[in-house]
Amino acid sequence: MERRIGLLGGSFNPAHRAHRAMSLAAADALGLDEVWWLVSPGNPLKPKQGMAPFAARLASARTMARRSRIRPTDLECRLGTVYTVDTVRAVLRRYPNDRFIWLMGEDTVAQFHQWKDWRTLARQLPIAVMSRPGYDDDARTARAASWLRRFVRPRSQQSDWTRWSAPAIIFLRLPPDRTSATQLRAADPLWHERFGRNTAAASCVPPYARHRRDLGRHP
Ligand SMILES: Nc1ncnc2c1ncn2[C@@H]1O[C@H](COP(=O)(O)OP(=O)(O)OP(=O)(O)O)[C@@H](O)[C@H]1O
Ligand SMILES: O=C(O)c1ccc[n+]([C@@H]2O[C@H](COP(=O)([O-])O)[C@@H](O)[C@H]2O)c1
Repeated sequence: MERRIGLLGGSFNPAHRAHRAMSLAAADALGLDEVWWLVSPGNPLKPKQGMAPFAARLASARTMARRSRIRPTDLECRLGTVYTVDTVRAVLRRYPNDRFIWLMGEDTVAQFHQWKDWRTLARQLPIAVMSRPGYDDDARTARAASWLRRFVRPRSQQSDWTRWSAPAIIFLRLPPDRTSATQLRAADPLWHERFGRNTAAASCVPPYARHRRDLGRHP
């Protein structure tokens, strides 16, 4: 049976309650069966300094997603991808029977024009932008926004997204949550030492990528 799946990419450095709350609220709004958190091996636009080890970030995501429709995944490590356009291309190929929508917070829209082949990405699957307090102006004035604007769908159609042909973008209004990983790191700079220890999470280094074909129904 076709599943409706939201993809939320992130550094998750660490995962926090807003990731969970926004994912579940977006899942309700869009009628999603699952939300896959794609824990990034390394955001190409973020400095490596201050980025906790992949294993700790994945472990924090697993803890935060417990007992929910959210599936934290190391898919990008297994695929060997860091650019979203490449990840999405591979996901669509490997899961042809499911429907996918890209989720991102409003703050991310401001940088979207710097992503590799962002227009190609927008043509691959619909995009749902999750409101984030303090970032609505940034999203409105973002460089990518003027191109994306013509593809905006009204919120009254949000549950019909599987019928849209991409590019299509919807701005979801979700209960606001100001939590950020930056704020959490400032309060607890060594958080990853707790998560990094005693974890079975894989580290994102070769030869791990050798197992990339073995993805299964749940990544
Ligand atoms: N409070 C929030 N409200 C809405 N979206 C959010 C929120 N926090 C994170 N997101 C979204 O979740 C995705 C992953 O976010 P990320 O892991 O970078 O967390 P972050 O809190 O933004 O981290 P940092 O402060 O380190 O930049 C991004 O699309 C981001 O916009
Ligand atoms: O594809 C790109 O060029 C690209 C550039 C910057 C960020 N991204 C993706 O954006 C998502 C959010 O990243 P972050 O670090 O803001 O949580 C994550 O999946 C990154 O891989 C993707």
